Amino acid sequence: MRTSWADSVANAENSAFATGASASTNNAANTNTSAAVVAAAPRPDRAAYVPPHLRNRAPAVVEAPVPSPINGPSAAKLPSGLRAPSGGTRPGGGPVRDMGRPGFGGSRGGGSWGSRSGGWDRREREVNPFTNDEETTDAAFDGQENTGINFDAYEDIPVETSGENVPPPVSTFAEIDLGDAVNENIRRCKYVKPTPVQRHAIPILVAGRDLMACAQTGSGKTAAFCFPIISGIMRGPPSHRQRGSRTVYPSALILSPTRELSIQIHEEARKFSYQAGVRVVVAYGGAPINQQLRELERGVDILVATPGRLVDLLERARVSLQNIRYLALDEADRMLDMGFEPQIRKIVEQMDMPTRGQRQTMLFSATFPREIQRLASDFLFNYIFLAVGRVGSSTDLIVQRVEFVLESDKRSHLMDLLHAQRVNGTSAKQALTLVFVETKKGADSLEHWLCMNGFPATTIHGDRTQQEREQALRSFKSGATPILVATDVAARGLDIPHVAHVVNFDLPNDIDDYVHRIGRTGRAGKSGLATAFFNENNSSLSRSLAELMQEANQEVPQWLSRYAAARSHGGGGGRNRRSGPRFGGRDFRRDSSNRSGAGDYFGGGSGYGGGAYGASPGYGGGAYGNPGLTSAWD
Ligand SMILES: Nc1ncnc2c1ncn2[C@@H]1O[C@H](COP(=O)(O)OP(=O)(O)OP(=O)(O)O)[C@@H](O)[C@H]1O
Repeated sequence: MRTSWADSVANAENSAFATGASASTNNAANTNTSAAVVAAAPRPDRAAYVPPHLRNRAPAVVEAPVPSPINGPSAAKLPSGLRAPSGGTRPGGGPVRDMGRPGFGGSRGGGSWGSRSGGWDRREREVNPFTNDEETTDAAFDGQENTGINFDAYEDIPVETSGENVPPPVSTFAEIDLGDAVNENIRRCKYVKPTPVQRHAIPILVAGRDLMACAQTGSGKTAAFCFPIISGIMRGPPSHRQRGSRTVYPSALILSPTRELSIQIHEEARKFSYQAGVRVVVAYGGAPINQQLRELERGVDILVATPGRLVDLLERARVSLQNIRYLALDEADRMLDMGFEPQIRKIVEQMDMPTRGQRQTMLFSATFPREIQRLASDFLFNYIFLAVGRVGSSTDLIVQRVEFVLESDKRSHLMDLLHAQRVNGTSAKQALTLVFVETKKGADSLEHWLCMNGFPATTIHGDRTQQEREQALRSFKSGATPILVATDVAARGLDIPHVAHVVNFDLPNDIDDYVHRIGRTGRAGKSGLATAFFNENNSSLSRSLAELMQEANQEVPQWLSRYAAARSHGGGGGRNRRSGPRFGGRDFRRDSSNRSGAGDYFGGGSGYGGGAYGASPGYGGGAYGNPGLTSAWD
């Protein structure tokens, strides 16, 4: 990964130099500003942003954004389904002010593409984020580039949508007018066609609707929320800032639970927004804040952040959320569980962010327990629920194996697996193995033991410094240390190419954590292997594990079925949210308990988007509330 804070120091110097060179270009572009109509949320009257290095010079001529006509050219190009919905009700009744909603691309997004300026046009001086890709496609992984992606594996996946006036899905990127720059970047990313979650989510988001989206690990959720945000910002007016103030006013906020995931989203978003005149900045804990402040001062349209560091920036008044038009929570169920929820509420409800309905909110995850859905609905406005694949299910691209291994035998068993991998001809460098353990101490100890036994390993967990964490990931990705021993800090979101095998050396207590962990392999249509060591200590997971495996067409060992049956009969399993009837892709608003007397959850619309779902009543288990092994997190 190149976008660590350490790397960015070097980048900052380059771009500071280039900034001066392009200042005159910006001024020329400013006179041609053609911005879209601004969202209805009252926006503070701010002077145009002046880059720090130009502040003491003669003021640049920056024209006020010129509103372009409603139903401008890009609106006309949109299929009718992508235009702003005509009706709907607010949670408390009353008409929806859709027309005033930010991001309603259909009827409000009339800006011409590529004309974004107002002091922000940095296409000339941007570091090319795609050069990293060439560097990392090194000799160790020759022949394993993205060409093997098989998205046909996702073609007949069941899809459920619910909510009012659900915009129809698209089959190609070309059907959605994301703008030339984004289209060019899609091509640079070698994305030939949208994945199922992208086919459904992008039109929904481009139409300005709030969304709760659940889709399997590795199925392209990042692009599903990034493309609409970037193209919405490209259509909108340039970001502005009060003269003399060091506070910045991003238009979009993307929150994620871990530093490494935020770094990754930032890298992806930079690729998607390359030469689009949209600036993406990342802020996360464990790295020097001054460097991040300098990056922010150079301008920010999209801020990617971990919650803790963001709160710090807000309290220092270095970031204001009052111009936020797009709010995305990645790994949203994790962001709203007991560990993070107070911080998220503070950010979303107690700072200066526009209220729901005045901003566009999008929540994405591979798992969405019902109780978390209920919590999440506080942040959403007349939203659409989208489930691609079954909620919380695992992809059958991953072969899952469960082996009964006593605690005392785990190390030798792991050694057998690693030896077998070598014997099978999978070069250590080409087949990365990710081993999940329960504790930070356990991670260090296992790493040491592996290294002593001739298996180059490294580790990532919350007790390591941020520099060490980033270095460990780099070393793992490059194949220099093809084994990474990790706590749950690496369980969610990380997209590491060439992870062939995930080993649950210690199983998690929560089945959703298992889903995310094994999802580090078998991504983007590729196959993968996940092996779990199970023993008496994991019996509370037996039932949900057996069910999950069955659903993903995996072979369930008889002994595991017996454990699962014992849990069912014995009434144990209170920990597992899914104990009870099977999970399916369910919008919690459709549950009868929520419908009675709670019509406010659901405006009464329909809109099943063609899902072949069974009638399973969703998460039957108890209340979500056990934060699991939070000690492993930041
Ligand atoms: N349309 C596409 N065509 C080809 N590859 C794609 C496409 N969309 C995304 N990808 C690739 O698929 C991989 C997985 O994407 P991403 O990390 O967004 O998955 P995710 O659904 O967010 O997973 P997780 O649930 O683990 O966070 C990435 O390497 C990404 O570049």
